[in-house]
Amino acid sequence: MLIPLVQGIRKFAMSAAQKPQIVFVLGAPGSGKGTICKNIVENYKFIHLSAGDLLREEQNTEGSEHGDMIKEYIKLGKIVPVEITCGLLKKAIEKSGASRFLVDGFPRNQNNLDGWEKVMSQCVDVKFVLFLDCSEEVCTERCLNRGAQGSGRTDDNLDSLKKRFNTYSNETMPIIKYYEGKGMVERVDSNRTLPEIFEDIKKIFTPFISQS
Ligand SMILES: Nc1ncnc2c1ncn2[C@@H]1O[C@H](COP(=O)(O)OP(=O)(O)OP(=O)(O)O)[C@@H](O)[C@H]1O
Ligand SMILES: Nc1ccn([C@H]2C[C@H](O)[C@@H](COP(=O)(O)O)O2)c(=O)n1
Ligand SMILES: [Mg+2]
Repeated sequence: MLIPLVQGIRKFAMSAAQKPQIVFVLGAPGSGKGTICKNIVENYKFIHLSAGDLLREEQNTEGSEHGDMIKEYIKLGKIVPVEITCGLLKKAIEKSGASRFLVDGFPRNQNNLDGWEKVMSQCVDVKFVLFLDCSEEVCTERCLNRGAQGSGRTDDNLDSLKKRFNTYSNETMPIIKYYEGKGMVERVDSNRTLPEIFEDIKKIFTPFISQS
């Protein structure tokens, strides 16, 4: 059975001023989402929630009814149905009780976006999307290096990466464009070195924190 998303929603209802603030972090596989979120957490008061990490954790949880399905989806670079992913995110947000979250790798497709809006739009405040823009060539090299360094990820190989990039171009880019249309995207060129990227991150997050 899928995790019931509406469970506990009343507990989570709060006034606009108290709503947790969300920054979505999107970009191709290997564009640096996890690395840059770690840097943001070190410098600003945010909790980092990676949808991919939550799914991998669920996949490895003994007795999980979704484990086998998640494993198959991840290997094929396909996007897991939102009931599972959004359920995991919602649970983590509620459990943390923090006020600012970086939601990394979500929403990845229209199903993710629809599921999120249905269940979360009343209880959280999505502030903007941090889009880490990086070429496929650079991303592929980074993921293959990560695999060679022992990431243990079943999808850090050329076969899975090709599928993940297809999913990214066909399903995630339209979501980034949707938020662009709403004037909500902060784009950072993440082909560059980490110090260069962090300079841009500072220019985005310092004013955001001081205004919010
Ligand atoms: N700007 C950078 N320059 C060089 N290496 C980088 C840079 N950013 C990230 N890396 C390295 O590239 C690899 C992928 O980075 P990271 O895990 O942060 O990407 P990601 O976007 O979270 O990927 P995924 O979508 O696969 O989870 C890691 O080994 C990381 O150390
Ligand atoms: N919203 C999401 C996020 C991730 N997944 C699955 C499919 C991805 O290829 C995999 C790895 O994610 P990453 O760690 O690269 O962000 O996890 C998903 O189905 N839905
Ligand atoms: Mg990641």
